[in-house]
Amino acid sequence: AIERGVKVHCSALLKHSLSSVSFRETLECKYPLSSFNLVNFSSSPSKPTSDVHFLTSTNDENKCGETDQVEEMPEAFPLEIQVKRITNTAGLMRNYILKSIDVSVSRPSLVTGEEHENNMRIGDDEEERDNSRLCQSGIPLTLNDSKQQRDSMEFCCASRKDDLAGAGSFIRKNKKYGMKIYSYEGRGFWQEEGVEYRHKLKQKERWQGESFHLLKSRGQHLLTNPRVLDSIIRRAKVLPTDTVLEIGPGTGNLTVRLLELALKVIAVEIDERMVNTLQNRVAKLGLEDKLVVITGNVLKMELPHFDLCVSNIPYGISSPLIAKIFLRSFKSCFRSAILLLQKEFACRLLAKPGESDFNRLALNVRLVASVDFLMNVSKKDFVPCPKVDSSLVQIQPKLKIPDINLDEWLGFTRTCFSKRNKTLSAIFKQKKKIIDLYENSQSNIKNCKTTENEDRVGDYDLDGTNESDEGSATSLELGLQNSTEVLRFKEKIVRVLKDGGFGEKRPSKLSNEEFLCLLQLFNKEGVFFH
Ligand SMILES: C[S@@+](CC[C@H](N)C(=O)[O-])C[C@H]1O[C@@H](n2cnc3c(N)ncnc32)[C@H](O)[C@@H]1O
Repeated sequence: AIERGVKVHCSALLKHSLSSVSFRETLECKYPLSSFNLVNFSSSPSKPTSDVHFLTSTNDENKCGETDQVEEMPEAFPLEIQVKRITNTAGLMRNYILKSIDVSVSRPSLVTGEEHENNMRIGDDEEERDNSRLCQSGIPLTLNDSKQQRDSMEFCCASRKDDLAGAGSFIRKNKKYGMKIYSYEGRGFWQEEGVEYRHKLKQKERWQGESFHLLKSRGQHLLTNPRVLDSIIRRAKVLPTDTVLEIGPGTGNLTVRLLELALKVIAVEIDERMVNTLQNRVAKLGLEDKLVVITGNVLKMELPHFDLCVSNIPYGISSPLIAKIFLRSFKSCFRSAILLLQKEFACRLLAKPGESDFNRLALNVRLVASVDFLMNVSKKDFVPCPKVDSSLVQIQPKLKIPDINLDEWLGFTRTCFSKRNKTLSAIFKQKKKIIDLYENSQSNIKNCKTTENEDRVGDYDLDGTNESDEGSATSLELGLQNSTEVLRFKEKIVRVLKDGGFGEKRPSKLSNEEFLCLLQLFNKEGVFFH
């Protein structure tokens, strides 16, 4: 509230028979409710900076029901729900570094089955009416973003004669902005689609009270929607004999699911805090024998053997990681990689020749693998909520890969895509390019196939378009510019393009087969690209 001027009103309305009592209190909230999972209802001296995020779920908050009774509670649920029979109250509670919120209302002494008017501020559709019925005779506590009236959190707890049970909690988004209900599950909690309660799953999704800053710089956006996680696992088609590689397991939301299905999971994680959390969590589930954790930077290590890779990767390393998985494992056999990628990146990866966003990345990956779209994932399914949506793709290595030198291919596609919308004859007219190519061709003419793929894969630039005209101008440049040799070399290039019918074509419209054909024509004439 202090930092951003966001205020949250916490209001509790108690309705019982003819009388109603309402109660309102203004609380401080650092984040707008649109990122409610992260709402930290306190202003502590150690404020999070803009690039760190709080996991606000603590062990204490993973409680609800009777004060002395710990029940299933969803992760990241920011408030403790307390039902105190002795004082006959129900409330929301949060303690965080010397600050606390405690909103409670007295339970009605007797409520019998009548349908209470839920304290909803949002449109009244069927779903809401259903929910309303579900929390008959409940005590609704509502937290609303008072500025925007967009998001709200509701808490209902059904009150019966001698008992206070059955609580429900969900965050709603206003219909105007696209209705969305985020249900929290657990004992006494329901899901909007009537899916069965999932105690076991919730147990898996807890990270047992550990709380730490999530670092944007490491792409730490945790996927927390259980349905999306399940859906990814279903699509990955894990076999009981599989060794699964997971890059960036984080707190283990995907890992625990993979462990249930696979023979073994090898998880590569750079952040030791995550590793500890993951190992604790997996140990509590008794699945530790199936898990191998490698702590370190995935880009700087030899990848282990695996049958399947299933990962929600840090988006910042998408391109080098895909290069590593698919080019390093160029000739090794794994079934496929199911990767959650930034949506825009996935679109570029899926682009086909002739499509507006066809690019060098798509071309290079398609040389060794096929890429399929599986599903989109909303940014809202992550904690903290990133700025971009995501897409799940499946990348399958091709069984038969063209017998070419990979360095050569990557150098060739880099040259061709240096001006993606120009014709190839215009691209190959650039003086510096000709001189570079001439030098390459001279030095590599006898050595066009190297065995260096394994060692140099980390350097592969799959994606770069290198739009500049700068070649690696050398001391030879001036001396060679006018030499007849270079002129002849240039004529050769023009001839290859013309005879092959490529001169007027644009790289963004050529298929892999056409690129391969052109490369062969160049090589035949002694023109090499690495
Ligand atoms: C997008 S999060 C995914 C977490 C988890 N899989 C999930 O879906 O909730 C990415 C994870 O990759 C880890 N990570 C980031 N860079 C890495 C690297 N270079 N090598 C290995 N892990 C990395 C982060 O620490 C983080 O845990």
